[in-house]
Amino acid sequence: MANTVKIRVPGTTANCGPGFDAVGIACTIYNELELTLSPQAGISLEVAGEGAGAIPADGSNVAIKAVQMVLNKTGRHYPGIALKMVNNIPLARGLGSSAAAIVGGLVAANELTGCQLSKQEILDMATSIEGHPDNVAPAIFGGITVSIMDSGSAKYLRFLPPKDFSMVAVIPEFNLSTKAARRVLPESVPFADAVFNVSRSALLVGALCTGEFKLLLHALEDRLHQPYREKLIPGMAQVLTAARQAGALGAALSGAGPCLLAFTDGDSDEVGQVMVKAFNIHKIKARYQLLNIDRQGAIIL
Ligand SMILES: Nc1ncnc2c1ncn2[C@@H]1O[C@H](COP(=O)(O)OP(=O)(O)O)[C@@H](O)[C@H]1O
Ligand SMILES: N[C@@H](CCOP(=O)(O)O)C(=O)O
Repeated sequence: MANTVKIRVPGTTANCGPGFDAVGIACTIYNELELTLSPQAGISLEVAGEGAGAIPADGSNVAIKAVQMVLNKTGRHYPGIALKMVNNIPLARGLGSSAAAIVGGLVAANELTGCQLSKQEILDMATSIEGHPDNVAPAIFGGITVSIMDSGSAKYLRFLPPKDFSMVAVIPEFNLSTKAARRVLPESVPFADAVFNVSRSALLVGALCTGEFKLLLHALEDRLHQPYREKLIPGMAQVLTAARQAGALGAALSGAGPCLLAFTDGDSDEVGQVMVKAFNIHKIKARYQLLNIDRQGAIIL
């Protein structure tokens, strides 16, 4: 007998400036994934929206990999895997599309196989596929998460800010895979840059926890990854400056980019328009999308 479940998973913005591979926020942009497990052998995939026609229907697909990982771990044997996706999260832009696909596959397969895995186990499995915990954690738990790795297992803190802020995601038309954006990072950094980031990331978490959002201007500064990734994103520095000048609380690269994200408590449309214009000056077409914090993480529909 076939078994079906549908999951909704949020996109995420990771790093938030200085919190490289640690900080992430779940955002109100969602993918839906419907999984059917059956005794009839074969893998099938239907994709609507982002990635339609481009996402592979084999073991290289991270959602399928995630489903198979749950089946192996729980000892269940289902030769038939059918996935239907409705994707709103753009691919390879820094809004956590791969994290959403992985978490969707894991949560769906866990539900269909009798919920044998805890959320901690799902987090560890998702991290092992994605390679870092910062975007899979908020995709699972919602809200803002800070994650660390300890002996192969992710430890995390999840919280919500005491008052709301908005986010403006400016999404350029071109793709940048996280793999390519990690290749430009150095093996080591100067001690002064490490100190710069430790102080900013502590301030970032403090500002988000207490609602002291005026501190975000400095708390979103980074020297570990953004300066190296700038060469991959034409106009990046100017777009971030334009956001701040238009009244944003602060701005940073979203995940590995190329999406840029501004935090606002005022006119978000004005900030978005100014950022798009700054990209256009560098001959990059872009659009903006207003986002809020998603509080639920992955849910079963
Ligand atoms: N819905 C999806 N189903 C399967 N694989 C996906 C899906 N969305 C994204 N991916 C995979 O993840 C890759 C993008 O991941 P990545 O480079 O980390 O960028 P990001 O996660 O920031 O969008 C895509 O090229 C594709 O291989
Ligand atoms: N810490 C990672 C985050 C990647 O996030 P994504 O949404 O771009 O996949 C990195 O900066 O490499």
